[in-house]
Amino acid sequence: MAVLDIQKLSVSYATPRGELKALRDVSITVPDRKIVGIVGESGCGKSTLISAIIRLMAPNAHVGSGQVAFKGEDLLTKGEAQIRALRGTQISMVFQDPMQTHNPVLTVGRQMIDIQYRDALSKAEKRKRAVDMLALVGIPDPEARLNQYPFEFSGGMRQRIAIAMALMARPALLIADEPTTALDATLEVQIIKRLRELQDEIGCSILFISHHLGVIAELCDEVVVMYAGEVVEAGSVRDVFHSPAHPYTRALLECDPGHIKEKTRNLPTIPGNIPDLVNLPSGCIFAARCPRRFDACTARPAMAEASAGHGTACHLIGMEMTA
Ligand SMILES: Nc1ncnc2c1ncn2[C@@H]1O[C@H](COP(=O)(O)OP(=O)(O)OP(=O)(O)O)[C@@H](O)[C@H]1O
Repeated sequence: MAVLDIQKLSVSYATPRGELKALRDVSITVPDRKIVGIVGESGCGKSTLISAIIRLMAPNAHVGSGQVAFKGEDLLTKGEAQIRALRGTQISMVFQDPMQTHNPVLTVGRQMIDIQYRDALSKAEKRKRAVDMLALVGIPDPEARLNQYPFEFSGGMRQRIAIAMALMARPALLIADEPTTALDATLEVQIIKRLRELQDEIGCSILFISHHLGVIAELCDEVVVMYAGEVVEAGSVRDVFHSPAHPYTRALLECDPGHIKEKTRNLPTIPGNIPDLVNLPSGCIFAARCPRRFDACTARPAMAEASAGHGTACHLIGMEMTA
């Protein structure tokens, strides 16, 4: 069973200009023990998606339709207390800025012991687990460093500690939102490698959000390409990156042919802007920027199989298959 199975999720925001449709019919599956990457330009709906999964949505957000099943149970219909019990235990998060996770006035050890408040263990046992987890993410001399405050660590170490804290409860799902974007390239590579090892060891699934195509290619099993609130392509990293089917994915990869080797840090820019999500075009969402648009693009394309397990929302698929 998939750990996370999002089906046809639509989320909008009430704005003075009208309803802003941030996510439309988004379906994403994160299989057991797999790492799924989400890539897309700024504004494509990544943060909205995360906030819907963990149910920490902005007050003006509204879920129009869809399901967010975690281990088979729809999170959207759960009560606040049930969701709170899942957050930090079964579903954990790592953010771009580790200081969002850390309390600056408490030692790392105290914070790592505090987050085990649900576990019936002695303080010494909790401390031992914290030391083990710090060692696992590669913090040297973890016993002594437990007594230090977050500011006493470098940015890379703070992010490792944030990962250690997120994995402390051995969650079934880790949501990592651009966790390495603020780090330099060498640290980024180290952390990605460690994350992969930890994922394997803990046996969790990861939903990994990044602008960085090279990191997605290196870390993830599967990738979902989002554009202006819709999933335009999804499949294995190999299929999507080596045989991209959607013109948007192709444009991203063509802007940056060395994307896998060079570890491009920012998503390449392609000409044009994303459409106004308050006044959406009626047809394909990418048509205005698409170099291959044709008559059929005035209708919205449904998701179709480019190959087994590799889907794309583009009319060209039908054309190329019948051609
Ligand atoms: N609270 C809000 N009220 C109104 N519009 C919002 C709100 N939050 C996000 N949006 C809009 O919803 C759309 C999706 O935003 P979202 O932050 O989910 O995208 P993103 O892909 O995470 O972007 P980024 O990479 O810049 O964080 C954008 O057009 C954004 O302006």
